[in-house]
Formats: sequence, C-alpha cells, structure tokens
Amino acid sequence: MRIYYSEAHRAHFPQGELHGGELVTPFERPSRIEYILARLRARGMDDLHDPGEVDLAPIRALCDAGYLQFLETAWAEWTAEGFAGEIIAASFPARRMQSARPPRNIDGKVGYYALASETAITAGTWQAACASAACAQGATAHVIAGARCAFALCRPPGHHATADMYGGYCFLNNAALSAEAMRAGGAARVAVLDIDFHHGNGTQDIFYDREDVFFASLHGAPEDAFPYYLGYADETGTGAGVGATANFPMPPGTDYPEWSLALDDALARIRGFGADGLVVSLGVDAYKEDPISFFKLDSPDFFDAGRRIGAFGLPTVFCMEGGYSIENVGINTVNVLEGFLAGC
Ligand SMILES: NCCCNCCCCCC(O)(O)C(F)(F)F
Ligand SMILES: [Zn+2]
Repeated sequence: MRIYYSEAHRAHFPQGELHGGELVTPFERPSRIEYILARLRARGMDDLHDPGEVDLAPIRALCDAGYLQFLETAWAEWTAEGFAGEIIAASFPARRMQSARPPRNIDGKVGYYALASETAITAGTWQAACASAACAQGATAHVIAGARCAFALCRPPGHHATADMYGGYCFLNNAALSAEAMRAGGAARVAVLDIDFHHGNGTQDIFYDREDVFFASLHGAPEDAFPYYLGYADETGTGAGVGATANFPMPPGTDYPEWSLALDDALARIRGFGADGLVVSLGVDAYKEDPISFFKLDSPDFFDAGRRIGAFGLPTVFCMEGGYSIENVGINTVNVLEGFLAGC
C-alpha cells in the first residue's frame, strides 16, 4: 500500500489546547505520526511518498474564499493586533446573533470561523494543513490511476472542518477533498466511511445536499461526545442528498461486537448506494484506552474492521484522522491497513 506523508506536519504544534479550563499539551501532537511511521516500518509498509506541493484549485473549489483567506492571514493579523499567545477563539456568533457577517476585527473573525475553542492556530498551521491536504490529493491520484488503495498519513486531520469552519484539530477537510477528487477522476458515486470516534460533522456538512457522495459515520453519540451538535441518526441528508447520509451514534462503553454491527450496517448502506469509490476517514480513537473517547475497541478489532472494509471491494483511500493513545495509535492504525489488505 502506498503511503503519502509530509514532514511539513511538524509546522503545526500549538503549545496549548484548551482542555478542562487549562491549556494542556495538545492531544493531537506530532509524536502520533512518529508512532505510526515506526509501526509502518516495523511491518514492512515503507512505500512512502512525499506528495509535493498542494494543488490549491480543488481547495478553493471546496472552501469559502473568506475562510481560506482567514486561514492564510490569521497569524499575521493576530500578531499585528499585539496578542502574545496562539490563536484561540473566544467569541462566537451564538444563537440569534449575526452568523453570516464576518467581523473586521481579527478576534471576532477567529470566532466567526471556529466551531470550537480547543484548537489553536499558530504560524505554521496553514502550511501544515496544506501539506496534509496534499497527502490526500496524492493518495487519491494514485487510486484514480488504478491502485486498489492508498494511505494519506494526514496531519492535521480534517473531518471536522467544513467549507468555512475549523475546529476539533481540523482546518481543511482531507477526506472531502479526496471524495471530490475521486468524483473528478471518474467515480460516479463516492462514499465516505468515517470510523473515527468523533462524528465527521465537516464531511457531513459538505455533502449533505449531494446525491453523488454518501456519508456514513460511526461515532460517539452527540449527546455525550464532541462535536456534540451534529451526528444524530435522524440526520439523513437534505434536498437531492436525502438518504445519502447515515449516522450511527453509539453510547459510552460500546465494544467491538456492537460497533461492528454498525460497521456492517454502514457498509450495507454504501453497497445499496452503489459507490464506485470509497474514502475512509481513519481515526483510531475508538480504542479502549483513548484519553478523550469512550468506546472499547481493542487493537485486534481494528484489524478485523480493516478486513471487512477490504472485503467490501472498492478502490479505497484512507485519510488519517484521530487517535490519541499515543503508544497504540501506530499499532491500531496499521492494524486497519493490514486487515484491509488481508480482506482484499
Ligand atoms: N477537550 C476534550 C474534548 C475534545 N474536543 C476536541 C476533540 C477533537 C477530536 C478530533 C478528531 O479525533 O475527531 C480528529 F479526527 F479530527 F482528529
Ligand atoms: Zn476523533
């Protein structure tokens, strides 16, 4: 399996994540990638490729122009304002406020484009987000060219990012970019299967009115888990997209026997949709020891999940999302990939 990876991810490592009223070392940290790379090497999966420069055209087609300009210029505006810390959103367009009018003030603009406050933006965030998107672009091009699969070792992750919002450690939606590229590459219908513990609100939002891209997500119930405000089972799409979104929210303590029933249901829905290509938002924070999640999957379960996805039989692009049990993120991620290859 070819792997797309960029060292440029290191440009994004905020000093602090707002967690429990403290600024802690971010859970989404560069060492996650080190553990994944080490495990890939240990298992002989060393077909690594640097994706090179990002192609901004598909990103401009996907995202709101004001949002992209914000991501690109926020740090300069923030520091010009005289703020000493990293960019953290503090004011939001809350209920019954003007949520379609971005302020001029940078502090106001940050909250306008943020969906959560835990994620800081720093001087290198834009660079890292573009390199992460380039990994998704490279992996997708490889599959479009005929490969059965590819792995975009994306960091920062992407599935919480919408066309005009960042948060949950995400800035550009790598999986959505991959799905769009698959469509542009000839796949008539594409499915995104999100197995990260957290609901892929961004991916759902981007494709919610689309009948050509199916979104399925297994995740912690929004009543209990971030992103909290999307991911209910009754969200099934809108307009032409009705029936092309399938959410499988699950309660705290969910184990693999239960989780795998949802996986099989999601795959059945994707089969019924008639997808020609598959993008997997690969988060492994459903792991039993994940510090910010509440499912109970064990490492062998990730192999079995991968096997089921491989047996499904579609050209598949994996985009790395979350997973914060640092010592196990490599084992669990590579288990999915090895299971996938075993299932093909
Ligand atoms: N402070 C504790 C609450 C956690 N709040 C943010 C959780 C973000 C999860 C990110 C992720 O794992 O879904 C991704 F795949 F995007 F990385
Ligand atoms: Zn997650």
